[in-house]
Amino acid sequence: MKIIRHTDPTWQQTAAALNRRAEASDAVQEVVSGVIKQVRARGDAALIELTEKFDRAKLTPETLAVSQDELAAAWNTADAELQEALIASHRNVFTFAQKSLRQNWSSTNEQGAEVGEVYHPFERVGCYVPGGSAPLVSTSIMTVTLAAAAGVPEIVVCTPCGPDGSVNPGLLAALKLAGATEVYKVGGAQAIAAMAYGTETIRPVAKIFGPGNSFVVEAKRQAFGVVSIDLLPGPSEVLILADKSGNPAYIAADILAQAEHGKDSQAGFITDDADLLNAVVAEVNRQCATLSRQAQLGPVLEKGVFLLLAPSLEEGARLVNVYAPEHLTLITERESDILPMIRTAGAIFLGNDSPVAVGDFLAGPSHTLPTGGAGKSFPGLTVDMFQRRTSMIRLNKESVTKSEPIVRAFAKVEGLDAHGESVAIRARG
Ligand SMILES: NC(=O)c1ccc[n+]([C@@H]2O[C@H](COP(=O)([O-])OP(=O)(O)OC[C@H]3O[C@@H](n4cnc5c(N)ncnc54)[C@H](O)[C@@H]3O)[C@@H](O)[C@H]2O)c1
Ligand SMILES: N[C@H](CO)Cc1c[nH]c[nH+]1
Ligand SMILES: [Zn+2]
Repeated sequence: MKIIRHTDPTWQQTAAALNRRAEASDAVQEVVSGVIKQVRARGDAALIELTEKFDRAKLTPETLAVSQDELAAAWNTADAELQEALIASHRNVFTFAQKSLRQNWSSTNEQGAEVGEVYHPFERVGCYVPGGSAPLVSTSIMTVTLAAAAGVPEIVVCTPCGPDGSVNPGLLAALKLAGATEVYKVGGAQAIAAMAYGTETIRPVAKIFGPGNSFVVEAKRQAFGVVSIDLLPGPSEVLILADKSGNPAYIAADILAQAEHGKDSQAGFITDDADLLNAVVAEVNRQCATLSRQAQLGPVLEKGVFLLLAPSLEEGARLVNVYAPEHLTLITERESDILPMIRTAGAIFLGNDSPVAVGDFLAGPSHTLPTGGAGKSFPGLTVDMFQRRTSMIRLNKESVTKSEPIVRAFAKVEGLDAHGESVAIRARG
């Protein structure tokens, strides 16, 4: 864990280093463009080869897809505890999504033209559900449920399989409940390439959604333009900003929950209270020893965790905006002063009793959120990203006549007289 104190002469430079950009290394960019080229050139054959190389599983064109029967069986054989948890999470996420669906509207502009917006669900979308370091069962709910709530008829899912060629049955059960219509056992950049360009087995989609490791995120970035994408949700991270009211045991537990995501994950803690900082360090060390994922925790605690003592909570809030965390936990007795200052967090968890893990699994907003500083320009996943918007414009004799002089002025300055004439001819009647 890196500890940065504002009494260190260089603390401001170190804090400035928090200003990061979500950008893949040259090596990752190169691997991904190679993978995309292979999938474009050789379709299923490349998917099968790359799955053997990266996931050590031997698939055939016949076993790339998970059948609807397998999905139904996964749901039917899931134990009652898991079924109940999935149903509770799905209900919250579906209800939240329904509230933020965009509605069609129409109105008249100043010249009397009828103008409005119409929304349709995309016909066919692709959701990536990660499965490299852990089967992210909850990500099935946090992506596919939104597609279903928007009314998307064809919801394709790609997720990696294990070396035996199978996908975690709990994850399949979640996909069944959430409404996936096609599921393929393909992970990594090759999955994104397949959904963007299509193969013999996987027909291309219009838009790709969902989180993943740096290969997945870079593949989405490279596929952008061929398809649209939601955002760039990469390795998970949390930043906690707390004053002396913060509970050190809870804060440490949230840091460790984040760190167990493993490779490239980050957790930060900013406070204006030196005693709290020291107590959190002690709690992280104490609680860490009790956890199972030591192989993931160790490297993140060494390189991906920082604790920063700021001169004030206001300075802490400025640093939060510079860092643009995926998740911010804000614990302060002065919430009404500090909360309005926060402008770049993907999701904000308020108070000692709001663990990020409840947002990961249950609360309602999708846990698919911008990482690596991308929160400065991207919001988290919302249901309206599954809706395609079209604008509508209707004029009549009166409104076209009122519009004509304004259009004529634009046509004149742009030197496009046919534009002006196409309006004037109607105004003249
Ligand atoms: N930001 C969010 O909203 C959000 C949500 C959930 C998960 N996540 C993040 O998603 C990530 C999931 O990562 P993961 O690795 O566990 O699963 P993943 O499914 O994203 O990646 C696994 C795939 O990566 C490919 N791969 C692995 N090593 C490779 C290599 N050297 N070269 C080329 N391809 C390679 C393999 O094909 C494998 O199938 C985690 O970092 C997690 O924090 C983020
Ligand atoms: N924290 C991850 C990114 O928001 C989501 C997740 C899934 N499972 C556990 N956590
Ligand atoms: Zn998590």
